[in-house]
Amino acid sequence: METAAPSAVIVAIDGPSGTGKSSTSKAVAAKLGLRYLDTGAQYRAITWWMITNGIDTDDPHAIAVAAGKPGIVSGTDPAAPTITVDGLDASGPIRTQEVTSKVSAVSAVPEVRTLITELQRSIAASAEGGIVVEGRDIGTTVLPDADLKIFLTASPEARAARRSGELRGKEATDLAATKEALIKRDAADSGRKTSPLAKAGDAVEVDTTELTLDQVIECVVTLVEEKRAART
Ligand SMILES: Nc1ncnc2c1ncn2[C@@H]1O[C@H](COP(=O)(O)OP(=O)(O)O)[C@@H](O)[C@H]1O
Ligand SMILES: Nc1ccn([C@@H]2O[C@H](COP(=O)(O)OP(=O)(O)O)[C@@H](O)[C@H]2O)c(=O)n1
Repeated sequence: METAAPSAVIVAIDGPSGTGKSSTSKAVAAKLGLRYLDTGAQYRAITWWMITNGIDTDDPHAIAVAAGKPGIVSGTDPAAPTITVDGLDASGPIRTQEVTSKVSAVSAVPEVRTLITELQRSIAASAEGGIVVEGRDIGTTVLPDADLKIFLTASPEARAARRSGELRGKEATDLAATKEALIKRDAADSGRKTSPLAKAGDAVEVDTTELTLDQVIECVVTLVEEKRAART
């Protein structure tokens, strides 16, 4: 493997839904000149492909057999991240409630995780200036040697309020239903056998419940800068 540039830093940001992973990761990457990878978007993309190709998302065997078929490509510019499936822009369709409700089942299939993990590692290895990678198992499984690992948390109430604020106007939603769906997805993601949502032993935990997004961004930027300074 090639030696990374001295300032190149690999940052893993994990945590459950609505803790601020995507917003924080994008902003930190943009501020520090790093690439950005949303691994949840990749699991959503493969789920969308399964749905549109008539694969039963409750059938792990059918998912495993089809897992290698879609061609998923992630663009890693934090100012304009992209995701395509077989050359088609998937950024809109992967955010529907149908995909959200099925993604945990698809992403629990070991063959799916093996393929997507390989893709994630190759993207991180080719980001010469460094990258922020966000997801559920980045610090534990995908990039266990990351320079900095962050685990974001927040109360279910705060996370549901943030999510329903986002959904309003797009699809019918209410706070209680959003909270219930979110807790159900957390339980599925934390309880699966292969590479569950988990905090790495050496991750820094940041509870974002009472913090503004700007405060979280500043906190992570400071932690990255400290890591960089310690290496020079
Ligand atoms: N600390 C925060 N305070 C208030 N709102 C936040 C905070 N962090 C993120 N948000 C908002 O919450 C929503 C979900 O954030 P997002 O970054 O998508 O979370 P995740 O990637 O962990 O699911 C977004 O609308 C975002 O702007
Ligand atoms: N590294 C990752 C990232 C996401 N996922 C799965 O993908 C789903 C969607 O992730 P996401 O990050 O887009 O979800 P939100 O938190 O943004 O709603 C999660 O609920 C997990 O089932 C995963 O298994 N491993």
